Amino acid sequence: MAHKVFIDGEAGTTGLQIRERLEQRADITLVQVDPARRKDAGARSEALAEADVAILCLPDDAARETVTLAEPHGTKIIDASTAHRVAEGWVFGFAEMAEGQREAIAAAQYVSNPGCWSTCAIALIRPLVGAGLIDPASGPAISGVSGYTGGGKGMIAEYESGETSGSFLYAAGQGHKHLPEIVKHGLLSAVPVFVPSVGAYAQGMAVAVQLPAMGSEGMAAAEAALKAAYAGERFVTVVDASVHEPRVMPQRLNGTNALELSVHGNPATGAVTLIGVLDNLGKGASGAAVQNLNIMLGCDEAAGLEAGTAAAA
Ligand SMILES: NC(=O)C1=CN([C@@H]2O[C@H](COP(=O)(O)OP(=O)(O)OC[C@H]3O[C@@H](n4cnc5c(N)ncnc54)[C@H](OP(=O)(O)O)[C@@H]3O)[C@@H](O)[C@H]2O)C=CC1
Ligand SMILES: CC(=O)N[C@@H](CCC(=O)OP(=O)(O)O)C(=O)O
Repeated sequence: MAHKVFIDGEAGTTGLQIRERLEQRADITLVQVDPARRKDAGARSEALAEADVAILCLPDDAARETVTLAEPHGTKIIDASTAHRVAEGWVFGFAEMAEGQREAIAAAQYVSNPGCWSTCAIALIRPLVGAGLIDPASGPAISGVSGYTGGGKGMIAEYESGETSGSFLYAAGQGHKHLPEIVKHGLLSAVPVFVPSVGAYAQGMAVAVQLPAMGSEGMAAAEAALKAAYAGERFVTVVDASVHEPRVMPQRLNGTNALELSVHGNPATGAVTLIGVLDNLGKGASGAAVQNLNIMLGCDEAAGLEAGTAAAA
């Protein structure tokens, strides 16, 4: 019998992309609410009662409300919002992050989908902290660029209407909402310095972690640690720096659920840059949610998902 899945926030940027990935699947039946009642607690409760799993693609407050509405029904939840990423009782939905994470997701009632920036940052930082190559108290510097779809319907409307046309830095005040999950799941004790940016294009993300004094031995060790951490993974791969030089193209993995990691640097100065590239709407949001759903339902983890480009394979 098909698994019943309710996407709360189905008309939003993340929700639509999840629906596209699920609607062709014979093993899944989508539970839907009348669009006119999509914000109505009663209509959402009925859908939650019918569904085996609900995927929340909502602002944080609405996601918290849905979790409360779902409680009496025992519906499993995958929350794409920021609301539960460091919350007790929630499993962080990044299967490749650590040994046993996939099994924890499979057994979970509540799974929190990681943020797009934090997926890259954690993927790069955590194995290097584990290998003793990043001091957890050092607060590494993180920067990056995202397409404007990362800002949801509001930011898409700004760009499509012409109200905003250029690129910009933001969160320079060091209060970005992904910092708590980067600290917790990156195994850091100090908060990193993080300055993200939005580029004047729709989709795709590149993130850089900067380590000023790692040296060439450190570079080789960093690459080895990343390769060991993601050995055998289909969606998270370590690629040669030459793949991303001289230009790191944030749109390279659009339409896929892939995350590519690479280690760049200058042996003469010892300065190293770790790079992560993904589709902010793929492994950064909707692709990751579908991967988590597959794990929770015991399906093929890659069902409905594209891996990386030929170069990434
Ligand atoms: N875009 C991205 O790259 C990523 C987004 N996320 C997270 O996913 C979540 C959704 O983001 P995104 O898809 O970008 O946002 P959007 O703004 O594109 O979509 C949000 C959707 O939620 C609906 N909604 C708002 N309030 C309610 C409510 N009370 N009840 C039911 N539906 C409601 C909105 O409806 P309406 O349009 O009618 O207002 C809209 O369709 C957010 O928490 C975001 O932080 C996570 C990773 C990446
Ligand atoms: C470009 C842009 O604005 N991006 C969003 C993050 C998108 C994302 O990862 O989503 P969550 O909101 O669920 O964490 C931001 O930086 O706030």
